[in-house]
Amino acid sequence: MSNITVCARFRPLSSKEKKDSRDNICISSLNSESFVFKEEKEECTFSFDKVFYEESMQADVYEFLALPIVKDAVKGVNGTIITYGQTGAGKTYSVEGTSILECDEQKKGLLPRVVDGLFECIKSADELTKYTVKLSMVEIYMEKVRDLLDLTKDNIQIKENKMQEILLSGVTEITISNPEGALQSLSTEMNVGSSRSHCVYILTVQLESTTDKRVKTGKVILVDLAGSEKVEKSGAEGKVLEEAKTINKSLSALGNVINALTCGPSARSSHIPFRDSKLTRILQDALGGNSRTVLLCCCSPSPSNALETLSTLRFGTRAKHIKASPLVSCREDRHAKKHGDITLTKDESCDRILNKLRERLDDEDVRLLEELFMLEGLFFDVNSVEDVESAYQDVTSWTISSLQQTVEELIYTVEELEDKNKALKARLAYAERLDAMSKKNEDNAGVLFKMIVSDSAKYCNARMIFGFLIYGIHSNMEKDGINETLHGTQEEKWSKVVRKGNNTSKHSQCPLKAPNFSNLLTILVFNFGDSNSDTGDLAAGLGFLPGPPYGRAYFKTPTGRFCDGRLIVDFLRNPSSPSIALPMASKTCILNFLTLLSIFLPLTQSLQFNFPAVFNFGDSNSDTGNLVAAGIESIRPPYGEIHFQIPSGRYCDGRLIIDFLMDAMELPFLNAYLESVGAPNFRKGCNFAAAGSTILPATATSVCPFSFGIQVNQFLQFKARALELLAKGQNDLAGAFYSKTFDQIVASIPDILVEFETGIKNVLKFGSDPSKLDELGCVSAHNQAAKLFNLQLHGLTKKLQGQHSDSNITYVDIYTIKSNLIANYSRYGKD
Ligand SMILES: Nc1ncnc2c1ncn2[C@@H]1O[C@H](COP(=O)(O)OP(=O)(O)OP(=O)(O)O)[C@@H](O)[C@H]1O
Repeated sequence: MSNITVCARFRPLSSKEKKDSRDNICISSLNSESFVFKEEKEECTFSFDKVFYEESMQADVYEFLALPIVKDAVKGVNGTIITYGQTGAGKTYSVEGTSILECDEQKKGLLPRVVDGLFECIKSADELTKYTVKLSMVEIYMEKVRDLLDLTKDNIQIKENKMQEILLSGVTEITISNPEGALQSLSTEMNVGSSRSHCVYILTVQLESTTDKRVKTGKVILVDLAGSEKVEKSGAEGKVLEEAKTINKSLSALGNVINALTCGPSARSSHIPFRDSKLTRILQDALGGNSRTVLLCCCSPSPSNALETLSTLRFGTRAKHIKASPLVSCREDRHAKKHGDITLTKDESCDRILNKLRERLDDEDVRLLEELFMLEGLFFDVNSVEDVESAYQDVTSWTISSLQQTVEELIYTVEELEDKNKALKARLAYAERLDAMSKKNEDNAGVLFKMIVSDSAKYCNARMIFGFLIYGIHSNMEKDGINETLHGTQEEKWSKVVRKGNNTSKHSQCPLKAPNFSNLLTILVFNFGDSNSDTGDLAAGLGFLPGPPYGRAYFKTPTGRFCDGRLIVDFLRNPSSPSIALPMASKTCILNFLTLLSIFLPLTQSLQFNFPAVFNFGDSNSDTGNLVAAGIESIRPPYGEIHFQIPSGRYCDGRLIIDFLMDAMELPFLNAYLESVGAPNFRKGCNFAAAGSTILPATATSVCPFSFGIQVNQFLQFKARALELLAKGQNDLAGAFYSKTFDQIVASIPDILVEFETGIKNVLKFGSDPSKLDELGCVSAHNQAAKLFNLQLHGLTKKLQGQHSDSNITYVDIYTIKSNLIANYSRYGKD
């Protein structure tokens, strides 16, 4: 008994992975057998028979894991090499190289090397043996075994002979007399094989002794498994989805077989589910003990594939415990049998007759005869009935597992239907509420708007709601012109807007008679951020006010900022004339101001402040009034009273970073996009940031419906309208350009935010648990997530800057600045 040999192979990082992870990898080598796998939270050490790192050569892999098998094959011992791993992990590269036929010597894969090796061994073998090398190639595609050397044989049956060896009934075997011939035949597979199938290459070496006519066979089977696929990650659908599901199912069956084989002697004696898939049935010899077996676990070293790599490595570790016992495969040839004293059983006789017939008749005749024999009860299809007990076991376990699967699917379907039902009911209730309101001619726009926004995430997408708001605004503008300034509370403003916009038929006839946007054509600055520069959006939009003393010290009134005084952005007002900010600052703020000023001075001085207009996206860090303008909640005094004289819509008592930046650029403060109802001036830019917004689309639990994607859409709509006014027809090209760019940005962000989300959840969960806090009393996990986020955000900004040399993208690590403030507060004038 010997263990299965398990090796791990890490391919080099692909160029995309290199860019994404900035050359980071998730493993560090200990030696040629062990390495440390580093995952975000834990590190674990893996040991295999051999580890091939990124720089390893194809020849090293062949010599370690295939050469011993090749040497054994010419002695009549079977050997199997299986490559396992996620899609793109390097399985095909290991088996075939870059191409079977046209491949430089260094990159040649295991298969061509095995062919060469077999002929080398035969050349140097003794002369008393006659060797014949045969080649078969099949693929398992959608649970059918297809003969790659004869595509008409698309459902090859798997059988077992009396030596309990697995046979592929009727598979084409071509005899090859030299390596070149073998490679020529192998290369045909490249044209016909499906990329989503398991490929099985079988090289059979028949050894016939010239003295006693004894015949032995040794097989080398190479299995290039199809890669497992995360369907959610790849977004597969239709036929591709079916293929992926079938692949995953057969790989699960392989996992189950390995589990059953490694569960200790008692479990081993019970059922091993080889028959659950064609793959496991074909590998029955290799895994069950009739073969010397090597498993090559192919992995990507990229942190972005860490989970898949971990699962591959765990699979390999599990497989390591399988015991295999290779047997010399030996049978008497027919001459020997004629003269020998072995009595053949009925089945063996049938086999013998069929083999004879196979030589004389064509395949179809043999198949018909087989069918006839089976009908007559003369011949048993070993694939379906081996013995009553195991057949019964198989049927029972298959029935149980398929019933379990059906139950799971049913539960899932019920859950899905329940969710859909809930959503439909809610939608219906929502429609009824709207209907009731219109019937009663209830024109309370404040109530209506509140309802739409608060229900938005559940019933409609935010864009629809936004469309509604714009519609109201447009209609209003058409009727009254944009110069009308609506007075009163936010609720009253929206009331007017919605009332005027109630007739939807007007929409198409009411192009925006908008303010003069002539200065908006060149868009040079985009800002992204969060509560670090929110001047009031969250409070405005979501109806919760940070309690006193937020903002009192400096502005004497809450401004919507999440800060007692001003935010960093507030201090960026104008580095050359600090006196503008100083008179308003309290003693503490003055100290903060001076410190922060010195931090930002180089940054601000190096900026070229000649931007004609600024467009800002983000959340409460830079929201200058969008959520307030959305009318969900008005911010009560004293937010912003000191500086703005009225609540400014910012979550800050004073100004935000974005305000100071605007000041530094000698531009007016940015007006909130949704504030357009009050005829604000958009000539110098527009602010789309909304407090509480997320980069991922809003969900039922989101605080703010205006996620990043929506903000970008708002911007596109805004720009298209402005361009429409200036030069009809120009906006298509420009609009498409911006849309594409931001889609790409959005597509690259969700992965980063997974980290951040984990951090947030941890804060909510562990915020009060002292063991989860660091020495400063901050939640460690949250801070770790923030650092990770910033690190990757930094990478992303660098990447974007590289791709857009005509833009200036500035990354500010506010976390480090703030944590320094907290850690060293006494240095900054706090007791
Ligand atoms: N060791 C290696 N050295 C250099 N390039 C490699 C190596 N391993 C894989 N590659 C390259 O990585 C890419 C993906 O490899 P490959 O096609 O072998 O993956 P796979 O695991 O077979 O994927 P699938 O399951 O989708 O067939 C290919 O471009 C291949 O050339």
